[in-house]
This record gives sequence, C-alpha cells and structure tokens, in this order.
Amino acid sequence: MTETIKRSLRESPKARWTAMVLVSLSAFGAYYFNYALSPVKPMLESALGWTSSDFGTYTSSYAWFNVYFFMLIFSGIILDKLGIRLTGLSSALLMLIGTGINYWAVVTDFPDAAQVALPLIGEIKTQVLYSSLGFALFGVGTEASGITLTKAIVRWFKGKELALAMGLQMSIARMGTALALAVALPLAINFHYSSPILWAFVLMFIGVIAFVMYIFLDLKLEKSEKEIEVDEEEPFRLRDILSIIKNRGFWYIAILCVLFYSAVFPFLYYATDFMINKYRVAPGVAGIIPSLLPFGTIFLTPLFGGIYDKKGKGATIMIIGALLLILVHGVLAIPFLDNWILASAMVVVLGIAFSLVPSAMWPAVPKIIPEKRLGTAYAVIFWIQNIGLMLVPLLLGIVLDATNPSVATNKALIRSSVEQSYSTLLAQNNITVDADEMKRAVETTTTTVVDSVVKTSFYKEIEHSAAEKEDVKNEILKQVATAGGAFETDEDKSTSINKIQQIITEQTYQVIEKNKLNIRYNYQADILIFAMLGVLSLIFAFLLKREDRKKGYGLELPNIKE
Ligand SMILES: NCCCC[C@H](N)C(=O)NCC(=O)O
Repeated sequence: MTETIKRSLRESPKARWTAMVLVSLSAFGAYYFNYALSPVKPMLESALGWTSSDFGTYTSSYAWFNVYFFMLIFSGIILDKLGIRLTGLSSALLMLIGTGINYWAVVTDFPDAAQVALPLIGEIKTQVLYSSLGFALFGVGTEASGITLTKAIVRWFKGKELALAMGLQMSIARMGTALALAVALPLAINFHYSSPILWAFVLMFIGVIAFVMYIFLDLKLEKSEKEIEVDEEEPFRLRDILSIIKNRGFWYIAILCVLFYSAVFPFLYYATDFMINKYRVAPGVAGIIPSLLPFGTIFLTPLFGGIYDKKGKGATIMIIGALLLILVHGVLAIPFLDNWILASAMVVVLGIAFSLVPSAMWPAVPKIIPEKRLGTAYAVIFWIQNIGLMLVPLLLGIVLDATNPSVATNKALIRSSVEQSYSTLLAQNNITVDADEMKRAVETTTTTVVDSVVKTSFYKEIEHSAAEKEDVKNEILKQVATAGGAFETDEDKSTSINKIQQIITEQTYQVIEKNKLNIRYNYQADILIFAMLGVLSLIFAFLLKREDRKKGYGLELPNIKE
C-alpha cells in the first residue's frame, strides 16, 4: 500500500518522544521488579527460611507460563487481534496483579512446614509457590509488554529515529534493573524485606497510569491518520513459525540468544549474594557491583549499535561478546581471586559483552528472516530464550544447595536458636511482645548475625553432624542465658529489646565462629555453569558466522549503506 503521511501526529517530534517515554515507563517498572527480590536472597533465607532451591524455583517461575502455555506466541496473536492499546494495558495490569500477589505471598505468614507437591518440581513451600505464581503472571505481562512496546515504537518511529528510540527504550528499562540491584537490599535492611516489592508495585502502578496516557495519545494519532493511507502491518501467523524454524541461521541466533542471555540475566539474580559470599562485600552496598552491568549497557548498547550500523561486523561482534563472557565467568570462578575490585572490573567487562551481543543480535534477525515474518521470529526467539530463563535459575539454585548442603540448615539452626533465645530472655525479664514484634525481632537479629559472620569471619568451615548441630544450638542457648542473666531491663521497652538483641547477636556470633559453622555459599559450581554457557555461546557465534558466509545474509556488512 502506498504511504502518504501528511499531517500525522507522528510528524511531531514532541508527540512521538512523549509516546516513547510513556510506554517505556512500564518497562522501567518491569525491569525493576524483575530483580527487586534478587539482592534480598540472603534475607529471604534468614528471615523466611528459604533455601537456594526455593530462590531458584522463584526466579525460574518468571518463565513458567510463557514456556508451558506458549504465552509469548499467544501474546503475539493477541497483539495482532486486540492491538497495541488493549494488549499493552492488559499486560501492564497483569504485571501489576502479579506483583501484588508476590507482595501478598511474602508478607503472609505460612506455617513453617506448609508445602505442596508440584509435578517436575516436587515438594515446594506454600509461600514459595504463591510468590512464584505472582512472578509467573508478572513474567507473562513483561514479555507481552516487551513485544507490544516494540510494536508501539515501530508505529511511532517508522521512517524516523527508530533505532535510537528502541535503544533509548531499552536504556530506560535497564535503568530499572540497575536501580533494583543497587537499592533493593538497602531498602530491605532499613525497612522490611518486602519493601522492594512494595516499591515495584508503586512503579508498576505509575507504568499503568503512563500507559493509559499513552492510549489517549495513540487515539489522537489514529484520529490524525483517519484521512491518510498508511502501511498495514503484517499480522502474526502461526504458519510463519514453520518457515522460520526451517531456517538454520534462525536456529543459530535463537540458540546463541538463549545461551548468552542465560549467562547474564540469571547471573544478575544471584550476583548480589555471590558478592556477599565470595568477596565479603557488605550487604548494604553489595548490589552496587552487579548494578554496574545494566548501568553500563545504558550507554554502551546504543554506542555499539551505532558502530554496527556504520562498520558492520555483526557476527564478529557476537563472537567477541561470547569470548568476554568466558573470560568474565572464568575469572569469577577462580577461588583464590577474591578481591571485590577485580569482581567489579569483571562485572564491567560483562556489561561490555552484554552491550555488544544484543546490539548486534537483534538487528541481525531482519537480515535472516523476511520482514513480514519478523514479529513471529522475535516471539519464537523470546519463547526459546524463556526456556533458558526458566531452567538456568532453577538449576543454579539446586546446584548451589547441592554443593553447599549445610548452609541452609545452618541458617535455619541460627534462626531457631535466636527465636528460642528471645523467648527465654523476654520471659525472664517479664517483657511481653506481640507476635509481629517477635517475628520482626527474630528476622532482624538472624539477618544481622548471618551477615556479620559472612562478612567478618575468616575461619575454615567444618561440616557438622545433626547431633553436633544440636550441641551448637544448645551452646548458643546456654551462652545467651548466661549473658542475659546480668542484663538489666530498662523502663523503655524498646531499649530493653535492643539490649536483648545485642546480647543474642554477640553470643550467637561467638558460638558460630568457635564451632566454625558453615553459612557461606561457595558459588564455584554455579559460576562454572555460566562459563560453560559462554563456551557454548562462542561455538554458536562461530556457527552463525560460518552460516552467514555460506548464505550471504550480510551479517558482517554495515546496516547503513554509504
Ligand atoms: N529481565 C528482563 C527479561 C526480558 C526478556 C526479554 N525477552 C528480552 O530479552 N529483552 C531484551 C533485553 O535485552 O532485555
């Protein structure tokens, strides 16, 4: 069809950039919430008794519905049928509801032993299940919103600053990730472990309002184009999937995508905990190191995209990105290199890799797949990517628990010792607290003890039998009771509780240190999984380059012809 755009609202730079900012706000909230609970992993363990496998189940749940129910494929169809406005609003609302369910689940008291049996996963804590269902719903909303926002940007910027607008939209989204990694744990420490989710809910709500405003702008655009003939967009067709999956180049890109993203996104889920456990970074600031990664990509992705546009070498860029991935995870896996400055440098290099690969990968797809099948191609690539985002975080949690079998049980032992110590000292001193105050005090004290042991102790951990662990617990209770005997209550109840907290913290710390209890995760096996994903990425990047040479896709050629 001919395109004779005359006075379309698209011609107004102010209108189209406003549209870009409005739609990007929901992506900002989504990318924030995606990582809001990750830095809080150590607190979820100390306060709620989650294990690394529970955390792995939770983070993998992002992709449950997308993978099992083919939601990404359906979202593409729904987007074609219902359009940007309705699909965008529904996905923003879905993200909001998912976040709400997740918040409710983590603040609700479930009995410690409450579990349900799930196919494939087995027994799972009821709280982990409800949090995961919320996160899975959020995942459907995020992925659907991802493809909807791309379509919205294309609608406003086709023939204009399309690449820049897409790059900026991605940058705004990544700012959300950087913010979550940097502030979630300080927020949780200073307020409550659920506070980062509450903030996510607020951001998501702002995203919904912004999308409603976008709808009005979009209606104005439609009105302005009523008299004008514009290109009709190609709809999503199931039969296109068949022709796409017959293309070998498509498979190389899709596999490279799942391998590469699986070595980055899931790394971010665990990175704060990794910094705390391996590099002894203080929990309050540990998230700043992984936040350097998305923060760097905010500037580098558009920069590398521009270089690819002008100079080409797309397949080579992907090879370099995969090599950097191997270098980073290889260095992070070396046990004796435990300096946080080196870790920060490696995260910056990972940020460079994470800017190189996407800046070459996404623009490479149109060189392999005809334009009319692009929407379908991206939906299938994201579906395959989601399989990795589902399996890898789960595997990481299981491997972390399997290679550190006593850490979760030792943290649980500390929690129950702290709880019993409070009960004893409060009763001894005739101080009454309600269930909420008690819960809060136990959570805070357990977290403080665990954090300070992990940060400040240098002992070589010893594995204890169940009977020895019972002895350690009894020793904690005895020490606390002895130290608490000399304790003088204050008229002010909260001063007395603070004194009790101090006694319990000091005594528990001493007993743990003396008995060399293992509460520090060794992440080596997990990081080696990432390094292996890097090696596989490199192989597929080379295969893609070879296929490009055979079929002449032009991946090494510049996008802009001089
Ligand atoms: N943690 C956000 C998940 C978004 C996944 C999405 N399918 C995607 O890959 N977007 C492109 C990107 O580079 O973020």
